[in-house]
Amino acid sequence: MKYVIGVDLGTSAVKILLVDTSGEVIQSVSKPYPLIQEKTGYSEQNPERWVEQTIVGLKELLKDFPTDIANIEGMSFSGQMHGLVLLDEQNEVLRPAILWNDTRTTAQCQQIYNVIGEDKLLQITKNPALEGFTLPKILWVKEHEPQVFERVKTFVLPKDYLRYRLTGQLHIDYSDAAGTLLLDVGRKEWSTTICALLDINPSICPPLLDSHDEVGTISLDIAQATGLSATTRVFAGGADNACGAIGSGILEDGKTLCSIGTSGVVLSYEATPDKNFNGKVHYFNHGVSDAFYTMGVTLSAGHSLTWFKEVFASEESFQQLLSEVNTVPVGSNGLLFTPYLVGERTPHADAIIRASFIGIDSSHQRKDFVRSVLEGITFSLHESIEIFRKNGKLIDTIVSIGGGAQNDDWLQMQADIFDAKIVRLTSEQGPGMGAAMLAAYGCGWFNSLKDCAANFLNEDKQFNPIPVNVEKYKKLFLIYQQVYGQTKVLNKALLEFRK
Ligand SMILES: Nc1ncnc2c1ncn2[C@@H]1O[C@H](COP(=O)(O)OP(=O)(O)O)[C@@H](O)[C@H]1O
Ligand SMILES: O=C(CO)[C@@H](O)[C@H](O)COP(=O)(O)O
Repeated sequence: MKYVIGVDLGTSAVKILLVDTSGEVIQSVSKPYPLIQEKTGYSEQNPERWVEQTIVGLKELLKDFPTDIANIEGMSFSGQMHGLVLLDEQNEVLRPAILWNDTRTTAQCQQIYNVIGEDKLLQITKNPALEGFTLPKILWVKEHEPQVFERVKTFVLPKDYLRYRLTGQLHIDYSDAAGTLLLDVGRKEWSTTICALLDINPSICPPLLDSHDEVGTISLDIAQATGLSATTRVFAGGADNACGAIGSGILEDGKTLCSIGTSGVVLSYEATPDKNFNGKVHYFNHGVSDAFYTMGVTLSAGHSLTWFKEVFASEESFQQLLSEVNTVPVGSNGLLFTPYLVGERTPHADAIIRASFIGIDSSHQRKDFVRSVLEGITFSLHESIEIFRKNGKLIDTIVSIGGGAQNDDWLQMQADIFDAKIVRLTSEQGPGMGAAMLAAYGCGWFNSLKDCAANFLNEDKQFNPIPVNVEKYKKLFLIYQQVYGQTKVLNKALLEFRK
């Protein structure tokens, strides 16, 4: 039997899957690392932790591997998007990575609009200037840490840095390059226009690859440290959402994904780069050659639940915390949550807005709060679904993945709020599975990623909308949508009091 490994470098942890030729997950490990949040709006991680935890994870994954280790033929990666890793001449990391959910760059986004213009930016990159994307982070370092910036030789994204440390080869793939705001998405090349207008040396942009392209084999050091064979072939990999789409079979028009990890996304396949969503949703290159996807992002999806657990139930597991959710009625007895803990992206690109509980009553118990957190996250994702539907997309079936797909009550809630059939696959680890599929396809096991999906992916369970709940949620969603507008000014006034 042959095997491949999929490494998903998430925000909360690196998750590693060992997958055989039939697509079965033989072994999996997850190794966490912390976020560094020094100030409101800041979110960083130490790239060294990613490397350390991946090595520890690979070692653990392989400790009881029963046959010849060389039977593990290939490996690929999925990674949290947009994070800026700056490297010097010797490829040493110059400062902590600034992550996708860091929103310190509002001024730099404005600078991008002032210099390039909104229309031109949209025409080249297909996306607006948002705080989370990589280009504003580069401009922030240039302005605030010039002594760091002058030593920059190259920038990469998180999984590209990890791949570099495992192989010694430095690249980026199109799906992650698309999230930098420096890529001409339609032409699949770095935009020399954007670099020139913002006075960025284009040589800092790493070489581009397709997600299934082979970059080499793992280094001898890494083979020794992990137990892998030095013949293990390494393939580029992709952005976590592109890989999540591959690992959920979102490989043709009409397919939709909902992923609830630290962030939450609703994602839809696009065959071409020329649809016009006016920047309301992100428009990126897929991990499938010459394909694309659109998506709406809730910045703090699973993160909202994790925050609640850490603050109010740190000793409990997610399972314990969510165990009573199904005893609370739809609407959480009049309690409404907006998940803007770190600002928001879709539909409100707003770094200042913060979360609210509306309607707290003395009869409310902790379980009402827990349900309202789940409902608020799901309402936020529904805003993206509404944008897609208003633009003529039919969304009647959604594959749900990520940590959030581990809970049946939450999946039923998704069916009821989205008014669509929700499908859970046998593995909810879409990005890791997508990475493993890129390695399997790269190794030549299949003629296409679609062939691979047909062999690897299996449906586990469906959740159908319950009409009476759908009607209640329609009413509640209208109330939910008003909270943003009603709390925007208040949050601006509170800004000076934040940490
Ligand atoms: N049993 C569970 N039920 C529901 N949600 C869960 C459960 N376990 C974890 N989660 C949620 O999943 C999130 C982590 O999902 P994951 O896909 O691993 O994230 P990431 O890729 O961002 O690291 C957590 O923030 C948490 O809110
Ligand atoms: O910023 C985005 C997408 O644009 C996020 O979706 C990140 O890619 C992080 O993903 P998770 O760690 O939540 O999976």
